[in-house]
Amino acid sequence: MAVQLSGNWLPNFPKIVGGKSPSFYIHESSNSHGSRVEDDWVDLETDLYHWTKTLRPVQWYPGHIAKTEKELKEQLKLMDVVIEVRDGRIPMSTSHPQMDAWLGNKKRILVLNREDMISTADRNAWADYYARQGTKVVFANGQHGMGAMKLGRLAKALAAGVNVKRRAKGLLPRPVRAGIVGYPNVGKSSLINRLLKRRMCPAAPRPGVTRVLKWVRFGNDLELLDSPGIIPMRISDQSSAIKLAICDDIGERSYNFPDVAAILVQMLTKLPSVGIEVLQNRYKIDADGHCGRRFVHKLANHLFNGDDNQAAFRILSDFRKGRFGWIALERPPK
Ligand SMILES: Nc1nc2c(ncn2[C@@H]2O[C@H](COP(=O)(O)OP(=O)(O)OP(=O)(O)O)[C@@H](O)[C@H]2O)c(=O)[nH]1
Repeated sequence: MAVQLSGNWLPNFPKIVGGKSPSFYIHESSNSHGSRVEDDWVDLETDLYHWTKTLRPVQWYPGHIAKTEKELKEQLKLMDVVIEVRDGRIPMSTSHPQMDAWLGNKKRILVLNREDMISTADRNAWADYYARQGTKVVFANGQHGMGAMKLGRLAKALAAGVNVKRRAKGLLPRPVRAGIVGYPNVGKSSLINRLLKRRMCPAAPRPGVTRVLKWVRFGNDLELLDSPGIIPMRISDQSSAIKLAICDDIGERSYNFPDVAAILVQMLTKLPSVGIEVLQNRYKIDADGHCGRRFVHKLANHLFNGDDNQAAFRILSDFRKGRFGWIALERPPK
């Protein structure tokens, strides 16, 4: 379906082609009384694919990441256990395609961080999914520290065999070494700082803050490696690239704010837990949200003297602050 744009005031926005009609989106099911209820989630992946394919590709690979990748591979030998941190709002898009190959059968803990930024339904869906796969997952909040102590305990428990072997050889025990890896800005350094209860690693609300690998000691029996965020040299899935941009997990120079905000508007419009009314009420404009670019431009005219960039920044920043509610942008594959 092509979204036709009309109105003299509109500049030449690209047509957003593809996707299903909005009316197909709400999955309905029957409750025990036979009445129809709305599911809380719709699958947006097909639409996202169509929406993003007309946009300029988003790529971000700053120089320090190649260096980090090389150093991480060297440090891997030293790690008894690897803690892979992902953004709980987009666990699939923050899963590095080469991670499995790098880690082989190394002991591994998966962390879905930013737990405070998703709904209980999102959390349950991911918890069930990983439970079905037999994957151990820890939900964490790097800002407030929830889950950090559990991570420390789990890492020590998983790698306990190291010191059993050392003792058997007559060697003294040594601290367990846990490497913390993951995409930029997912909260790796914050989790370490929370665990240590000290600001040992630089953490800030933008991707690419940690630039060097750094081992830090937690008590007598655990060492943690903080590492700069890694990301593939080429992001082949542009739906993922846009979600990384929406969630502020890649550098902002790599994307066009109005394009990314427009897609966010279209996604939010289709999610029953948000919907167009929430957007219209927040910004006091009456655009319908099925054409995100039109919505962004209308907001620009309404609040920012026609500046689309500022309007787009406002929408993205409102999403990141949870102004539309705390929601994940991905649910597990069925
Ligand atoms: N709301 C919320 N914010 C978080 C959470 N974890 C981290 N943050 C914030 O997210 C921002 C990024 O956190 P960092 O710890 O610097 O992320 P990083 O993965 O080390 O980032 P890089 O240096 O890019 O690799 C900081 O502003 C943190 O305060 C969380 O669970 N919830």
